[in-house]
Amino acid sequence: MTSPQKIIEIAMDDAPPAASAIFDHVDIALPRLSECALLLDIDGTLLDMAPTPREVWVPPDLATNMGKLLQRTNGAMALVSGRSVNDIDLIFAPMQFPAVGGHGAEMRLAREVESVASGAPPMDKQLKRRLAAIAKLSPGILLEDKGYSLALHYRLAPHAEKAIYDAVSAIRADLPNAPIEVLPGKFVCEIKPAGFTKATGVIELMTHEPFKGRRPIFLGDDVTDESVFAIMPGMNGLAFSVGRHAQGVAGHFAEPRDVRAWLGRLLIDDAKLK
Ligand SMILES: O=P(O)(O)OC[C@H]1O[C@H](O[C@H]2O[C@H](CO)[C@@H](O)[C@H](O)[C@H]2O)[C@H](O)[C@@H](O)[C@@H]1O
Repeated sequence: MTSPQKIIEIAMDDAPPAASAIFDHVDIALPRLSECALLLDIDGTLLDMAPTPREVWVPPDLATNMGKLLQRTNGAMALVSGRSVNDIDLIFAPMQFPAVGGHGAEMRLAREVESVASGAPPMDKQLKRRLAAIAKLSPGILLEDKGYSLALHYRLAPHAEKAIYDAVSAIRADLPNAPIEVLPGKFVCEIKPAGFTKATGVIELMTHEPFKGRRPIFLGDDVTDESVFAIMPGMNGLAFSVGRHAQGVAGHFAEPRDVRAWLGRLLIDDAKLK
């Protein structure tokens, strides 16, 4: 029988170098899938980055494996994303998964059930209009309205980064008491209500069945994932970063395709443990 410890070693040994997951601690014991809660960030972790949010592509193998992982964890696999749950559903359609969406603003415990909001009110409409006007600074700045928050994407207009942040700062200076915060991401500046993060979402998720009592394993890539990296040790969890070695993680993957290969190996290796 393969030991849990072997799971990572096998994933490393068998994968071709270009697709290998790079871990700096190879002796990490992963629990059986039936004992862990798999928590997966989307953009830059499961999926390759795309020029615009709508252009991401879900490889069919990944969708199939995610369906299997959901089964093998008995429902304890969730997407933890800055995207809204509605957006997540559109990307993975026709599949649905449990999810923490909108950086913790929303949560859905199981597929085909309604999502529950964190209690944060939708962003003030007038404020949203002021922020939206920042997109006029340059062609290529894309607005993403998530209801609770507004994201200004500048991947297609990288020269506009400073101007965007300056404009956001000016609006915030005008509204010093507005309970909002600025969340920088990958070529995106997001303005959201304060008071919830991916970490608060994960903490809440882990109090509910089937997640409760399991060992969380979180994979993420971005600044916005650092709040979850930070809480994993206190939850007896493991965190892995993608594309860089983030502080406090147990190991890291080079690219999303390595994460996808690793998830496939997890299924194979866990089946061998039966
Ligand atoms: O928390 P995540 O699931 O990683 O989502 C983070 C943000 O992802 C999306 O934006 C990013 O990905 C786009 C597609 O690759 C890319 O074009 C953009 O530049 C990135 O910032 C999504 O649109 C955001 O809502 C998420 O917060």
